[in-house]
Amino acid sequence: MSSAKKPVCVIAIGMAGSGKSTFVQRLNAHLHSSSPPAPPYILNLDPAVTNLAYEPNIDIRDTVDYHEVMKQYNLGPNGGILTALNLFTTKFDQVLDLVEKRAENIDYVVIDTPGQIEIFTWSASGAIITDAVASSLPTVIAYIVDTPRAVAPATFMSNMLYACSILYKTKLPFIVVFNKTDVQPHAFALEWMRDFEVFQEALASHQSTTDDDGAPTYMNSLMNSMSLVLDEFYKHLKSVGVSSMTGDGFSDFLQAVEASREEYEREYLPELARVRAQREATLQKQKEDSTARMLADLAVDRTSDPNFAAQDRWNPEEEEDEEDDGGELNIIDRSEDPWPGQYIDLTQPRPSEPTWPRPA
Ligand SMILES: Nc1nc2c(ncn2[C@@H]2O[C@H](COP(=O)(O)OP(=O)(O)OP(=O)(O)O)[C@@H](O)[C@H]2O)c(=O)[nH]1
Repeated sequence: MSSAKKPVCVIAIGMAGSGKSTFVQRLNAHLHSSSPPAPPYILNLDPAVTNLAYEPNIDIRDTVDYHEVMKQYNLGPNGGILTALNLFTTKFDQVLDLVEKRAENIDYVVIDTPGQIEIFTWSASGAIITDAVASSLPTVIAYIVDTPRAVAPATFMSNMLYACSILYKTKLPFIVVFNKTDVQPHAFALEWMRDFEVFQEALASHQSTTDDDGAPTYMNSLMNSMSLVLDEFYKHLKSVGVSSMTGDGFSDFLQAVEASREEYEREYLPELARVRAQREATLQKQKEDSTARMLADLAVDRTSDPNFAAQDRWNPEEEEDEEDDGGELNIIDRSEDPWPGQYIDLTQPRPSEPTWPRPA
């Protein structure tokens, strides 16, 4: 299938309370009411959320019980969320299969991520999920910003530095979504992003820029340098203002998504192909090296032991039976089922699995 026919995957990431879930709910409503309606396929990856204002097609909570995970592994809330996400990621191939089956009939796949941003952006599972999705579908990061909280220049800059780290980590098309514009319009943020001198003035007006001797403070110099770094970063992203409460700005957001699809095809896909080709070449080289080493060892064995050739036969009975029993655990697709699917407790050890002794 050509990528032009594939749905676009929107991954909603943002600080706790920035409005990710409300944003996903509003995007869902907007797409349902568009003409023609384009209902998205939604994945909820937050195992700790209690109420969702939308019906996800795949919900991590159907597969992993986060409270059980905390109990079983003796973890706190964040450790529990991270471990639940790790367990779910082991079955992410099933999720991709389900999405792939629906791909022809949907235009958008939307992923809602856990409340604590670092659980997704700084974990192996988050990276695995992002890479897996991005290697099969055009993917865009929607970085949700709590606009009323970002009016303080230092908070705005911290938020943007975090966004910058995600952009450079994922290298995916990136949309900064200034949310809650019903409370605080985002014009100030656009101005700060367009002209770093205006931002530096705003920084200076919020804190003292010189010490008692009249020299610039360390913080002032640091922030000024960082604003220059960010100036470069702003050139690589799109930004829109939305209100997930009123629905304002969602058409602009979808336009930015469409532009991101083109950017994905123009920039991300060729880079992905290059990295894949490089990895395959490295693997091929490693395979050839180990085959050459093995053949050299065999040649030495044959010369040192004349009976070696007779023992050097494949005995099928000695082969271990390594059948994959992973079919027991299934991801549930609730698209056609109004009721939650069968609950599977991933934290219970399966009978065939060894129980490891705890370290003393
Ligand atoms: N006024 C206003 N409030 C909003 C908007 N979007 C979200 N909120 C509110 O912001 C709060 C947090 O929203 P959530 O959608 O729960 O945010 P979240 O990022 O998913 O939160 P966690 O997953 O718990 O980190 C809620 O009280 C929402 O009602 C918006 O556009 N305008």
